[in-house]
Amino acid sequence: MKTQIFIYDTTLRDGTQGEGVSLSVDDKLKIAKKLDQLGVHYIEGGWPGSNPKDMEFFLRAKELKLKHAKITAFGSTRRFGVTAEADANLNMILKSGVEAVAIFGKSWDFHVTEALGTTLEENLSMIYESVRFLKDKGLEVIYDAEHFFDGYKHNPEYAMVTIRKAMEAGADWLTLCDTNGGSLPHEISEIVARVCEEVGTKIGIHCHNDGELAVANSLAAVAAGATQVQGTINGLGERCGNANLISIIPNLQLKLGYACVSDEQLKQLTNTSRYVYEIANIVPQNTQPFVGQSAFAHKGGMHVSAILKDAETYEHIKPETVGNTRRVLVSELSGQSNLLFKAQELNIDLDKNKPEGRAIIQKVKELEYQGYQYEGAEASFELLVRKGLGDYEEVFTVESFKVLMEKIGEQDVVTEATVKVKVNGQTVHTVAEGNGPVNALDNALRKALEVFFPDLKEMYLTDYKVRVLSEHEATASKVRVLVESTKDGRDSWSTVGVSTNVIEASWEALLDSMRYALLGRHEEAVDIQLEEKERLGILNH
Ligand SMILES: CC(=O)SCCNC(=O)CCNC(=O)[C@H](O)C(C)(C)COP(=O)(O)OP(=O)(O)OC[C@H]1O[C@@H](n2cnc3c(N)ncnc32)[C@H](O)[C@@H]1OP(=O)(O)O
Ligand SMILES: CC(=O)C(=O)O
Repeated sequence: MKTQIFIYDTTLRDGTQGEGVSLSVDDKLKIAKKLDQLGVHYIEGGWPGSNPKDMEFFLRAKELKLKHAKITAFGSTRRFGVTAEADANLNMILKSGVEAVAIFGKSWDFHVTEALGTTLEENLSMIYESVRFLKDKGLEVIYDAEHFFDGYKHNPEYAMVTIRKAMEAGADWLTLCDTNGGSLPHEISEIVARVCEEVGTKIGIHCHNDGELAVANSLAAVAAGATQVQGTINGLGERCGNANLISIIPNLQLKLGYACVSDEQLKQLTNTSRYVYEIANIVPQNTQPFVGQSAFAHKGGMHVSAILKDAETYEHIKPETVGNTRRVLVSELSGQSNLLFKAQELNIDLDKNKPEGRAIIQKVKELEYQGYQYEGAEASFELLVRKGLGDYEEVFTVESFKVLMEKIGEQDVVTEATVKVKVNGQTVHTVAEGNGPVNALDNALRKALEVFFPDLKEMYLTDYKVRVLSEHEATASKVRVLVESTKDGRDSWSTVGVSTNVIEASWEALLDSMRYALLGRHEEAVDIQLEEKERLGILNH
């Protein structure tokens, strides 16, 4: 029987104490639903005594009908000099209508005298009376022993007395906090083991990441006997963040044999991480363990060769267990195996022994040497593979393009592009304006192609990135342009162009984008009427 570890999520409270993190009530409600689907046991929604937003969250959270998680409120022990009954914060917790609450109290004598400005005795009364007050009201009480590890290192007797007071008052959990995030795993391990030995109550752990050890410290605490882990999604939180539940859950479950969430719920991990980034408006970290885009991305040819034989050779877990996917990148570091993997992904028949395969990889290496990059331009790569295998037919060819820019006096700059392309044996000559040269070229190219392929009207560019490749050559240096396009807003494809001229590099990436959109559609070009031909200046040859 596996030991159950209770996952306590504080993304909505401690997570929002992170710089740049701010969530509306609606955001918090959405994240709470997602956390419930992930199977966390407690969701700390905020501090009802702090602000009206947090109170509104608790009132509206009742309608969420969560399946697993208990919505939990946060607060501190009573202020010194007032009774628990009269304490505004404690009363706001009751008003929030929660069934579970976490209150933090002081464990470090230095904090009692300096931050609270009271006596060690009074702090003990504050802890006891606050926990007792909430227990008497029927709540499950998690007592967060703030600065427990620092307190223990300075005055172990006093730190132990504070948590004993909480226990005597009926606290259901004693959660030991590494509030300043500076402890090391062996310290956490020793102190948690000692507390578990001396105290009969269930123990939790709450770590901060100031020494980049919050995950390791949380795991060390569990190994020493803690059965509740507090943390946040993606490690959001005050200063350097909180312990990252996205790493803790799979480490506990897959490596250490504890039960946290079900196997099905574990598959929600990647999705939950990205969902929270999206709602918090934070760019996800590609290299984030378990859930990052690159967490199972293989680039080196040797690695890909081995994972094709058995993925375990270069993967610590199966990506699908945490809802992530294996990816293979193509670059100058590729071998035949990268190409084989990509060909399989693209449903292209490729025999390992075919000479065309070697020629394609050689071409990739040469082009990357010139500045192209295929790991971020998979559509251009697919075109290159199909061309290399003789499995590509041009739907259109380009005869010429021209861009003109004009600024007269104080008027806005006017940009106009002219393109001449050949489709179905007919040369089309179009002119279009745009808010810049790339936009004008895109408009003119579409104008030419849309008459033959009307559904191209739904296609649009979603991203455009320019990178200068050899900065020391200043304006003579090459630029690489990456263009991302979509038709439905969901599936997208990326293409690349390289030149010493940014407009030519953009044009190349735009052409690949259209070619990719039109792959295999050579026969489909619709026949257009005479009037349309005249309007577009189509010349028959
Ligand atoms: C380790 C942690 O992460 S704890 C959580 C920290 N999070 C936050 O502070 C976010 C929410 N906080 C708030 O909205 C506000 O700070 C409030 C509403 C709670 C309090 O605001 P104010 O009443 O204006 O007090 P202020 O924030 O300036 O100071 C905190 C007070 O709480 C006291 N306090 C701190 N910890 C505790 C505690 N465990 N028990 C009782 N009182 C405490 C401090 O001594 C200080 O009292 P003082 O004003 O008499 O010096
Ligand atoms: C309680 C809490 O957030 C801390 O001690 O860090």
